[in-house]
Amino acid sequence: MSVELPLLARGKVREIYDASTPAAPDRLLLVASDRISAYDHVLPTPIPDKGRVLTQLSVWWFEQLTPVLESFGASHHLISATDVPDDVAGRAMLVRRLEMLPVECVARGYLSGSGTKEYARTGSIRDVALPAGLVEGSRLPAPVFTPSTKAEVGEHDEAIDFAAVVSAVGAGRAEELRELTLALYSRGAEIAEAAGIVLADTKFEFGLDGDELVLADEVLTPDSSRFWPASSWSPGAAQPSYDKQYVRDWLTNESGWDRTSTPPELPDDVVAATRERYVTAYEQLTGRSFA
Ligand SMILES: N#Cc1c(N)ncnc1-c1cnn(Cc2cccc(F)c2)c1
Repeated sequence: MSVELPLLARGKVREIYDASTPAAPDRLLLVASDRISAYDHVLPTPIPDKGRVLTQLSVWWFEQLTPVLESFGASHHLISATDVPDDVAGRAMLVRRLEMLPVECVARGYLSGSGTKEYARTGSIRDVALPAGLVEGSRLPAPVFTPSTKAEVGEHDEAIDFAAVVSAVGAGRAEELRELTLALYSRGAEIAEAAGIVLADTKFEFGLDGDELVLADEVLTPDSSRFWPASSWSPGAAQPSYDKQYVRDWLTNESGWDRTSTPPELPDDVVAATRERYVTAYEQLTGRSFA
């Protein structure tokens, strides 16, 4: 695959290109690959159609979340998911180039990962006190805004408190980010729940187009969110990942990989089962068949 545009950035599983032209300046192309990462490593075996499924899922979520965005006087950055180069058809989004805000806007509806560790230490998540007795996987009394910094490629995002968001973007914009993040998460969680999926948490990125707040990046995908099968949700232990559990289980229990060396190739059955999870998530959420 070669996109004949200037490459601006390469993430673990995605690339971003300059798609501006004199007639249409300030445009980017976000391209999703079939690469999958696990345990902070990009695995050598691609998952066929992962890039297309997650791109089409973002496109669908942009449609679903537009009423929430409009209620805040905000919008999203998607211009087109069809007006893209042939060799990335279906797995690329033409978007508006924004002035990106330096905050990862994370919303958590359930206790998991770093949130559980913070709660165990402090009885709260950031400045939100939580009731006693919560465990890994517990649903929180209300979704919590847990912002972080945008780490350099390959680094981990760092948790920041609301005051740090205020310092970065100003008080009014910080409050707007928190409220919009929580509203978008709640709408997404409501739609996902109806499809049998627990949206445990998610990360949004926003930018500015002039003074307008704009939802950017990918949205509510299994790469930017924790998706759990609702049927197996059982607080008290790590919840199975909707999309990556086959990969994690094989790497942990079958492959003999030590998690420090180069990860091994995935067996065909794990690849096929993982592809099926992505397709099923898309079809369950959208009610559309994945072509
Ligand atoms: N979305 C968006 C966006 C926008 N609409 N305007 C300006 N900048 C960005 C932008 C810059 N970095 N990223 C993260 C990112 C995404 C995909 C692949 C990568 F390598 C890195 C997003």
